[in-house]
Amino acid sequence: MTGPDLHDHPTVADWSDLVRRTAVLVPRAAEVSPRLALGATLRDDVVSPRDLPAVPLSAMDGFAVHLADLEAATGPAGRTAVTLPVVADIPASRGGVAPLAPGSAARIMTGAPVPGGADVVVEVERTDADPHAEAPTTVTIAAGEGLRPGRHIRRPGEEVAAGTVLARPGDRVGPALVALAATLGIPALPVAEPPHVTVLVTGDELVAPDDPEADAPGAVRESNGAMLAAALTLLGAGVDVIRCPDDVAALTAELDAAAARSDLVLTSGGIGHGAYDVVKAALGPTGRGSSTFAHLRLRPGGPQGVGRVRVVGPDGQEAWTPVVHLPGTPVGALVGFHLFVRPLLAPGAAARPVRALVGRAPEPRPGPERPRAAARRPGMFVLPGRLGRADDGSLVVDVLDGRRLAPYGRADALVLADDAMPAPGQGVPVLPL
Ligand SMILES: Nc1nc2c(c(=O)[nH]1)N[C@H]1C(S)=C(S)[C@@H](COP(=O)(O)OP(=O)(O)OC[C@H]3O[C@@H](n4cnc5c(N)ncnc54)[C@H](O)[C@@H]3O)O[C@H]1N2
Ligand code: MOO
Repeated sequence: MTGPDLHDHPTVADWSDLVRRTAVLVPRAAEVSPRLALGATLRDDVVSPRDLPAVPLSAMDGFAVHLADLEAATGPAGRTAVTLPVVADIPASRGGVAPLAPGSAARIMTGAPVPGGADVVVEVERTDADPHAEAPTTVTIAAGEGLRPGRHIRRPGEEVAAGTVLARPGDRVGPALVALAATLGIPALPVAEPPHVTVLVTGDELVAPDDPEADAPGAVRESNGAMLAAALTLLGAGVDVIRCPDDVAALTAELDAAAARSDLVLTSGGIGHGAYDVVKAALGPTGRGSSTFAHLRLRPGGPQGVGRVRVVGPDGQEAWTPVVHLPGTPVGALVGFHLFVRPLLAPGAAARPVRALVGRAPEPRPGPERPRAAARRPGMFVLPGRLGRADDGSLVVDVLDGRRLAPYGRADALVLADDAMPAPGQGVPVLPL
């Protein structure tokens, strides 16, 4: 068979492939002001509309002169200094500057436009002028070495020539690109509009954290909605969280409505092996059959699902919104999100594991946290990790001790171990959170 064997507990790699093929997000293009685009992903090249600098600018505080005047001074006569009248004082300010006649000098500040005719700027340190006083009436310049045409003058287009590609599709908009857009007068950047994700949380036992009934027997404070909304927000998505009852008709109605207004739908819970697994009942083989469910060779986060929801637009056009089904167990939902959903929203390096050496790791303990299922079916054992650096700068990860979600309060990485607790000194793949 070509796809993963879903009846034989697919591996994480096979399931990732299936999710990537099933849940394709089509980015919508938008032109957004650079500041609002911060953090967004570019959809197109950003091309400079103009030269930077636009005109020749001084790179030093000093004096603009004609190089020929200085060369004359250092000629066969052996003189090493020349005195020129100072005919202008040019600060970095708006407005044009008059050309400079041969045989004269203009005092000039860093960033100020170089007057026409001048082909060199001599830094003030090389002259007899007091840099903090008024412009002198004459200046004596120590001529000699290091003077050549264009010295200390920033040529037009030297930093950015018109037509230069400053950033490419897939690049994230950062503060430096915001600055380039500002300095080059680029009013808007071509980014992907933030995707909208709806999270449908199932479970009749779930109540809002501040519900007066939250401490009643059997009630569980809902946390997957908050966790997934936070994780999605960090990826730049817009998020809605909706709590659904464990009822097939109500769930499918919410799902259809969510699919119509979202780029991606996530569900939480209801995909286990029990009698009340509403998501599986609604969308699995005995329901609509539009989603695939499997128990992966992964712990925690073994139960997973993926599918598409049919949406008919106002014009009668049919479209499909991807849906990813995460398990209800909070740590299973967290692991499933980072392994399978994050790559859909942050493609490329941001969602790929890196390698680290294990620093500290707790003793493997017997009990429910042991990878029993995984021991029977070799697979991936995910653990909470905290990243650091060794003295030589290499990446080190400590595996945190604790059960289920609790140690993730301090975790900044998922340790993707092979079946068993890794030993200190062992190399492991880690997915930074
Ligand atoms: N017979 C078997 N039972 C289970 C298996 C199995 O292989 N055989 N796998 C277990 C694993 S692993 C997981 S994970 C769960 C997945 O089940 P569901 O996706 O149906 O999750 P629920 O039953 O809805 O909830 C499980 C657990 O998590 C709590 N929960 C659910 N949603 C939330 C939420 N939004 N916020 C906070 N807590 C939530 C819920 O109250 C349950 O305690 O199946 C196992 N069973
Ligand atoms: O896969 Mo479940 O998430 O181990 O608890």
